[in-house]
Amino acid sequence: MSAVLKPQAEPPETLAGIEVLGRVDGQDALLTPAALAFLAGLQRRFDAERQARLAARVERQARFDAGALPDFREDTRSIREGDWRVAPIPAALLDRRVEITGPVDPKMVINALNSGANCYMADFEDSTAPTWANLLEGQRALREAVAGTLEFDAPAVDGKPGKAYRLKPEAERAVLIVRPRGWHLDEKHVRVDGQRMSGGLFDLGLFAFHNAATLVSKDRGPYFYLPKLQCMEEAALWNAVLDEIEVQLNLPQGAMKATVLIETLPAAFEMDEILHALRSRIVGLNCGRWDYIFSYIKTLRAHRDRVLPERGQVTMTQPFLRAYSELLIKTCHHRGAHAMGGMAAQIPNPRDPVANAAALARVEADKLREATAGHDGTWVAHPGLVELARGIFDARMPGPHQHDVNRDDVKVTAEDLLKPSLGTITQAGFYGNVEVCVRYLAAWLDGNGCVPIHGMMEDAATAEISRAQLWQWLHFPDDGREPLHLDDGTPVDFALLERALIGLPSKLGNDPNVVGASRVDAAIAMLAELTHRDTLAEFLTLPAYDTFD
Ligand SMILES: CC(=O)SCCNC(=O)CCNC(=O)[C@H](O)C(C)(C)COP(=O)(O)OP(=O)(O)OC[C@H]1O[C@@H](n2cnc3c(N)ncnc32)[C@H](O)[C@@H]1OP(=O)(O)O
Ligand SMILES: O=CC(=O)O
Ligand SMILES: [Mg+2]
Repeated sequence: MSAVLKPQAEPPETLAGIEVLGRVDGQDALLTPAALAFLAGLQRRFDAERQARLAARVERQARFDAGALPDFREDTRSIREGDWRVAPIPAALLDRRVEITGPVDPKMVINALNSGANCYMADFEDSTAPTWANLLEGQRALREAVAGTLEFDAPAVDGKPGKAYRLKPEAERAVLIVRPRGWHLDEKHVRVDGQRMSGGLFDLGLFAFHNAATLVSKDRGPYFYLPKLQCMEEAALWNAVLDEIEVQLNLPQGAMKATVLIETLPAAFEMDEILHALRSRIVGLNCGRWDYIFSYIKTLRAHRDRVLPERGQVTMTQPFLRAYSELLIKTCHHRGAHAMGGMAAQIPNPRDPVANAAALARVEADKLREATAGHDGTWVAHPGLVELARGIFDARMPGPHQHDVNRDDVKVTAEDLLKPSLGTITQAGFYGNVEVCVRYLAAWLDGNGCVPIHGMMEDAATAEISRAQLWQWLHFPDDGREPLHLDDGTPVDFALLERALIGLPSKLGNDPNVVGASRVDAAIAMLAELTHRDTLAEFLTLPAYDTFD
């Protein structure tokens, strides 16, 4: 087993305009001079376009804040109406009925690869807090997993025996798909010509540099999930990056495959366009429903008629979510691509049989809806859910996928994708959002990007729903009108927020199940700052990342 990566106090290194500001044991094996030169090349070539795309997001949002609504693009009508298909799907990605997702620490990587799922989405995004140590440990774990040498020995703790984690033989392992960070995130530990490098280029580039050739030489390849895109130009940027990497690393053209998460509201209006921009390498689209809900709130934050009810009422049967998932299936199948389902956030709870049965029933209903609607596969958050999801897809999907389900019955308009939702905001819903934000932020600040809270998986996407809702609900009086009210008539105002926060430090600070309990005060301060801001912060991970060394 490799040395554990732990932070060290060492001065930054410099290599021809490249500064590496972080220092952990074992990083030199990953950040070799050749790897750094390769990363710097990507940054120099593509960062200007990344910055232009990020600026375009700000302009787009300003139009929505001024009252415009998202719509299908007129200038890309020929792409939507044209007759084209994506490149053939490689054998290793033909059957993706169950995909497990999770962070990239060595134990999780081994458990996920051994879980029996068809694919494992190794996540540097929603479920990873990108501390320098987490990132490099994740890269190290994935590199050793690709090589087949990854091992992890958990020591005995508090009377619990130690455990040796070993990979199953390769043919029995899930196919690896890596999700780099989105375009919005920087990697502050690597500076190129004085600028922070793109987090996504760092994650994807470093993984490709060390593993792409090995993967191409097997019957599995360098496969990626691309998160949080808003439009086809952002997809085209990834395509250019992947083209360039293939040239630099002498890989066959199109060897690097991509699946794109449709998890922003603007992207739902450009599904065809995104498939088209990546058509020589795209394998499918995925319903990243949690970020999608967050994005719906964020995009339409100024539209009082489209405020969502409390989080628990925003299920996939809400018309705007149903329209999005059905449009995704229809679009993908029309183009020969997989239409992947999303994540049910409930996780098993073996300590409480009643709660466990309820959680499994929710997951089962969700997977049944997806398989019946025509999805070609789905996500699970936990190994204990793999067999449940597999059974549902096996019963309804005899072949490796169901592209023949064309869903020509689906006619989705812009208004369907934007449809206002019915529902309420209760005190429990408001207080629940506050608790999730505080607990998730505390965990994240402590270096943990995914935690169980009240039987649910919470990550950067689910927590963002809570955070964006609180901001939106609290800021409606800013438009000069009445505040929103809870279903019992209580005004939704900062006094209510104070009441929800007041007991949390003592309640959470002393609870052994709270991950990052020592950060609760910092999390409360950050939530208060985020909710009081005049403008909804783009992502909570941006200010939270600034707190990392
Ligand atoms: C919105 C989105 O972006 S979804 C995608 C991003 N989110 C995710 O991927 C969520 C991934 N899931 C997780 O991280 C975890 O399941 C959590 C944090 C929610 C719960 O984890 P735990 O509290 O460890 O769960 P639990 O104790 O039940 O785990 C039992 C075993 O399963 C393992 N396990 C749990 N989830 C996973 C997973 N996703 N991948 C691999 N192994 C897992 C645990 O490591 C543990 O292993 P062990 O018995 O060898 O110690
Ligand atoms: O990344 C997935 C999501 O639901 O968000
Ligand atoms: Mg997401």
